[in-house]
Amino acid sequence: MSQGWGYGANNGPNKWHETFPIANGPRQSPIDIVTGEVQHDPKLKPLALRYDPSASLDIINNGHSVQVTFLDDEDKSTLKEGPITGTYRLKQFHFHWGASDDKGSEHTVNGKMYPAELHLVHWNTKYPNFGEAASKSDGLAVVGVFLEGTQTTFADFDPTLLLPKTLDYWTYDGSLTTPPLLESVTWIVCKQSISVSSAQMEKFRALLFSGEGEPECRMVDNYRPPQPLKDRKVRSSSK
Ligand SMILES: CCCSc1c(F)c(F)c(S(=O)(=O)NC)c(F)c1F
Ligand SMILES: [Zn+2]
Repeated sequence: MSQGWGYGANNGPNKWHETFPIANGPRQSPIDIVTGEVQHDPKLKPLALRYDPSASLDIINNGHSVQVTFLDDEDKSTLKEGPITGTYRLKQFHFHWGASDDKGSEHTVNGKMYPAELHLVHWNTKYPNFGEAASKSDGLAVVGVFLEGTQTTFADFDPTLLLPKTLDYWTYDGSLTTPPLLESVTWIVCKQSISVSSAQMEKFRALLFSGEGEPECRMVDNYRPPQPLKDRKVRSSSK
């Protein structure tokens, strides 16, 4: 992979292992969630999500996705309970999507892909900062939410408004889905999707991978396909 990682034929997910051998590790993400094989765990608690929109800092095209970054120097926007212990702080949220509505999500459910997937990235405050947490097996917790096509308005980036009405979830031990593919993520994938209009999907698809002065390359299909489950179980917060 001569240039940096990306989603093209020469630097995409099938090439990442050349620079990041952990790509073939034991707890890679995303995965296909096979609903007939998940285990309901009655000990799993409801998610305690508390987001403060005033903590949002900026929205950027980071070359791989569109990302909203949050101030994380205090417990303003946090995730507690659910499958985790302690307090995790919201660092950023971003999306993955497809060139058409038949693909785009990273996780799949019984092989079904959604048009897009929202990732709310949180880090464990038992560590001093995000960078330290990202290298620890219990360092990150990412809430994944599927986006499904329908007519709706798009919230003003208050992450709470981007969450589904019910927060039943699947959870498993996984990784970042982009390099460096660190195996430090407790995944929490919401069962219920949120609505997104085709006009909003077209706004995602109008973004560019390319920078100014470069040949235009639309930012689409910025998702990694499902990885082997290997020796892992997926637990469910509800029957
Ligand atoms: C060194 C990481 C920078 S923050 C970040 C990110 F930018 C990202 F894209 C994903 S992801 O793997 O794509 N989605 C879960 C993450 F998990 C992250 F934590
Ligand atoms: Zn992501």
